[in-house]
Amino acid sequence: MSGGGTAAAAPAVRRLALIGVGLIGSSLARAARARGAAEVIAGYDANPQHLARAAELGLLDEVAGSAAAVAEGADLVILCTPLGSYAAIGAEIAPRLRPGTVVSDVGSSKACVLRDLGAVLPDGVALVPAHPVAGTEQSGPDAGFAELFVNRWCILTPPEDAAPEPVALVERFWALLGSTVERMDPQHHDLVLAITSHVPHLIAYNIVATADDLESVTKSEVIKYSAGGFRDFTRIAASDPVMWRDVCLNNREAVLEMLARFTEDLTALQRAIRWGEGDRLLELFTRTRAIRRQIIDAGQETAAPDFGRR
Ligand SMILES: NC(=O)c1ccc[n+]([C@@H]2O[C@H](COP(=O)([O-])OP(=O)(O)OC[C@H]3O[C@@H](n4cnc5c(N)ncnc54)[C@H](O)[C@@H]3O)[C@@H](O)[C@H]2O)c1
Ligand SMILES: O=C(O)C(=O)C[C@]1(C(=O)O)C=C[C@@H](O)C=C1
Repeated sequence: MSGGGTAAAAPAVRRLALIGVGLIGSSLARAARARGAAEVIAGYDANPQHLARAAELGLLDEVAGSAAAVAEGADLVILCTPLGSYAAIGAEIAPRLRPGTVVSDVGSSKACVLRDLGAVLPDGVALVPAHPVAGTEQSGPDAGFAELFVNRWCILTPPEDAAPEPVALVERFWALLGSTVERMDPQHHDLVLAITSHVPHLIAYNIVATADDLESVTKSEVIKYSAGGFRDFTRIAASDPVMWRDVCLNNREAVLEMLARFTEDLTALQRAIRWGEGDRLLELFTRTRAIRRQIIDAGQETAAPDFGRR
């Protein structure tokens, strides 16, 4: 494990290519510049307005006209786009990558990255997938900020046979941005993140939609009188629709497994309420309150579930 919050002494990479300059891509550009983690930052985005805005904000040294063009000559290429775009981007950039290039990403699900990119990258190009466990419900280049990754986990899921040098380069890059870097098996990553991030988002999307349905059915004032708890859910439920569609479809098995567990536990909770089992309710609510306290005591940013290190 490595980590820290100090500025870089020497750049981790000479030429950094960012494909996608939305929330995460623009935060990477800002952080890499602020901490001197790359000598040259080049960017491309399929949305011309996002690309123009990133340039206007001064986040990029070079603006490219395609994913293939930005990847050409780069030392480190990072995909910062929704997971559903990876296969097409991989196929487009593969012929233009020179040997020695390291390809990485920031996607929220990891087994699919080896599936979609691993198959198309040429010999001599290393794939080191990464997931910064840091974000917000906002999207686009204006939403990014340089400190997003400081004291947050960044999980690397390199293939078992990955050479040490490219993995060390990506590890050093994220450490320079202030992240605490862990390595993990991709399947294990997807299972852990399904319960800590993906299912919580689905719960938020669902509760907000249910309340909205009730509003139209009963003409009640669900939204008007929404209390703090519901409002917290609406923040998460405002997260990017394309990103979350792709997370669900690309971590299907783990999400369905965790949703099934969640549904079972919810049914048990329903029974306890129906049968007036106050002791069960007290026991559950006391246990979960203690978990929240543990997370706060550990410092929210660095508290994490027991990630099985390999
Ligand atoms: N938002 C978060 O909290 C968060 C946190 C960690 C990781 N991630 C991951 O980061 C990635 C990007 O998410 P984001 O929050 O930055 O989303 P975003 O919508 O803010 O940015 C994505 C950008 O990619 C561009 N794009 C889409 N398809 C493209 C393509 N084919 N070629 C080039 N550009 C394309 C979009 O125009 C947009 O500017 C996702 O894979 C997501 O899973 C997100
Ligand atoms: O804080 C938020 O708004 C987030 O949703 C960030 C969050 C998360 O679930 O923790 C969302 C998806 C990412 O892959 C990583 C981080």
